[in-house]
Amino acid sequence: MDVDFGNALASVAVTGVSEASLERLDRRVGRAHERIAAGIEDRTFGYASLALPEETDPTEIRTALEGFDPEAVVTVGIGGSALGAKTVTEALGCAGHHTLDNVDPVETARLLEELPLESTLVNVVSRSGTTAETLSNFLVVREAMTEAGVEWTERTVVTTGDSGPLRDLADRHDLPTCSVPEGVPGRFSALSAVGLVPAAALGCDIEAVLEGGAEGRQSLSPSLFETPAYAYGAVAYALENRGATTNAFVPYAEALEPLSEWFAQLWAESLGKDGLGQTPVRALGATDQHSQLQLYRAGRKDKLVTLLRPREREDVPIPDTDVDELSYLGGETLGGLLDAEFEATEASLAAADQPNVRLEIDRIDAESVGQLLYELEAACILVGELSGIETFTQPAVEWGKRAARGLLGGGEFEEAEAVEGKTSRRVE
Ligand SMILES: O=P(O)(O)OC[C@H]1O[C@](O)(CO)[C@@H](O)[C@@H]1O
Repeated sequence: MDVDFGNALASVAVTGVSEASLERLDRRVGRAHERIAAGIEDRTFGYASLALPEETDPTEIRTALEGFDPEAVVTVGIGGSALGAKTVTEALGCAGHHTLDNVDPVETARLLEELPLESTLVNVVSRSGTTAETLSNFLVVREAMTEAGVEWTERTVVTTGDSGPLRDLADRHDLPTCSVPEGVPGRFSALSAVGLVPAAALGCDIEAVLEGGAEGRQSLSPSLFETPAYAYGAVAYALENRGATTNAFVPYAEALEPLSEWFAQLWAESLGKDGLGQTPVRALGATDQHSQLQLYRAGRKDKLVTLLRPREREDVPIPDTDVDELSYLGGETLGGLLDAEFEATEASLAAADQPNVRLEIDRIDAESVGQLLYELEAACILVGELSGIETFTQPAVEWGKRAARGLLGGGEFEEAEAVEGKTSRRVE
């Protein structure tokens, strides 16, 4: 990806960062890069994520999928165990990928009604193998397949860690499995089997995705001024230190909307530590110019707006019109209108002292998507290094899990008592 942070400079936006500050910060970026590079080489926990382009074996994935030629794939997983896979298939237009990454009974029932179960591949993904939502949905899907007369063991592939309930189930039923790489948190696993099985099953070029990731690896160097990923991470970090506690991530491409969900987990779960972290907001261009832009432009100056677009895209002409006030659109194209709105929104934010950064990729294809995923991960890891936080764990999410388990009789957890003791002040 290319990064243009001109609109994040103090010379443009009052809450921006000065060139001099970035020059000083670049020395810290260089030291952080040395730590990151060493962590990649040593496959240290978390940093191992940035070794995935070398470590992920497409052959393992394709072997596990041998004999499957599904009409549809349903990924039963949650968080990083679903978002990366959804991002890849949606970006690459691999039709037929569905995700069950929530336990909304209406949605699960709807999807099971809609899916051609006899020609659907069930892709169960959980690093721990213990995630309640994933296992509950899998049990429901398995029962639906049985009731439909489909032998579930012949239509299920599992991606999980080396041990745990899901690994045991896969072994017990001799299910095809892929491994979740050691030392790679779920939100950083898109360039592993976790993120690539559905794309492979639906005929997408996962090798090219990994080639893009490898180009991302090659792009890392000790300076933010020579490394797009570090330029984005360093500017996001500097802006957070100047009050930008929100990062609105706005791709101008429908195919990249799931990327925003993936980015939100990556940014929030990695950087939301010790009272720090930018709140990622998922938005979509041009649609959210008609909803959230008012806030970005005239609300609190506590934001970074990240604008992402492909430079090339398939296009659709806009027919001529005899409606006078719309005649300027005739003969244009929808892509031309989208690009004009991207640039107009970018300029409107700068004109309102709202720092924004432009990310661009050549086009939305397997290689560009792989490189984009890799470089956003690297950007996130750099922010973690500069912030001095523990980027790769997520202890804060465990409290709620224990409370829910206690409420369901899954053990004695003091967190469940806190739920019972809720302070109420209802208005009806
Ligand atoms: O792959 P698993 O172990 O089911 O975890 C799913 C998701 O839940 C989390 O562990 C948070 O609870 C995420 O970090 C992870 O992506």
